[in-house]
Amino acid sequence: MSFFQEENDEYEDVSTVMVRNSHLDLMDQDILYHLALGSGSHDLRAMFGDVKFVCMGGTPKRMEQFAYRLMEEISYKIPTGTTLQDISRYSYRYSMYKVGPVLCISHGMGMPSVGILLHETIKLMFHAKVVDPVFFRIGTSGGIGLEGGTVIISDEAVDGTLQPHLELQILGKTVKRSSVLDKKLQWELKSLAEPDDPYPTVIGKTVCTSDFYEGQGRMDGAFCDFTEEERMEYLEKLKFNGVRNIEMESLAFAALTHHAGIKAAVVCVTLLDRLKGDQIHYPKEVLDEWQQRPQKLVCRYIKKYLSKRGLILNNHCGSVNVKSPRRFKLVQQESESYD
Ligand SMILES: O=P(O)(O)O[C@H]1O[C@H](CO)[C@@H](O)[C@H]1O
Ligand SMILES: O=c1cc[nH]c(=O)[nH]1
Repeated sequence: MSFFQEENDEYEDVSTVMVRNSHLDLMDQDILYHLALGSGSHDLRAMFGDVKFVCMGGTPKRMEQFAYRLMEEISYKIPTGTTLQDISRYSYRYSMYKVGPVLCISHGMGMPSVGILLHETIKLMFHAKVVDPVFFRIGTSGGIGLEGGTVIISDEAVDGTLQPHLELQILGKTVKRSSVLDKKLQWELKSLAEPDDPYPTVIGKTVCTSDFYEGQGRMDGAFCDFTEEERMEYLEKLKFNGVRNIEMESLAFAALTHHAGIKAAVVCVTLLDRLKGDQIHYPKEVLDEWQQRPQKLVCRYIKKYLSKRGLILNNHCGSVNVKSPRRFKLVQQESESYD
């Protein structure tokens, strides 16, 4: 059976998202504070019931850019002269865009930020009765023995001591949650790297840290108490253990999606080879182009998924239309003029 050919094909979707909290049933409404949404104030089922993919990345701009890329790729139309609306704009925290069955949300930097967002997004999926969503993180990272511009699909997210779980302090006790990512999804994504992509796409282990500077063995922060030799020893140890990149969200992303029974993948581009330095010195245009590489891969996945299920029509000559309204309603975005 080839990738994307599911046992029950388009009706393979069988389960809604699990929240593991019986207290939610007792609440008369659930306020998703950091998303500026709520089960009492919004019809979450109507707004988000058709979601199939949730894509997250660090910055609002990247996720807006990704939303517009998707619009182009799946010919998702909004009225001429209008823009996509940031659904969470009144939260002043995260930005959220919806393009048909795809939610694009910025997660900020670090595990606390992505963790809060995941709690609320998982509850959003639950309230909206979304069936088997797939979550992606599209990010940037430091490479380990890999040049800038390389795309890495994480096969495992580990902490700075190479442990494959997220440690949380809950009620003064340490709780461990396994950071498991979906293997099949990784290979499906890898299969979408094209031979003429002018950069490699590899699968490998990702170290997730709580800090960009000392936590990632950088010597260019405001503080540094280790030597160049100790730095190299640590980074070489990571390489020896199969680590290909370092970033700051994959562990929480993998652990919390896994805890909710959600299939997830982490796709990051490298912005430098950490074995060669600490500073990110490439021109902005180069970094911008590199940032788009994980987006392209995930976009190919989504497009292929929709095409396979007959949800995109006329998938030839660049002319693509989302078939409406079969499984996915194309929720009309409120129009908003360019300022
Ligand atoms: O580019 P994003 O997705 O934010 O990812 C990486 O970049 C940030 C650090 O510069 C951290 O959030 C890290 O994980
Ligand atoms: O080195 C890097 C680059 C991007 N993001 C990180 O977390 N580390």
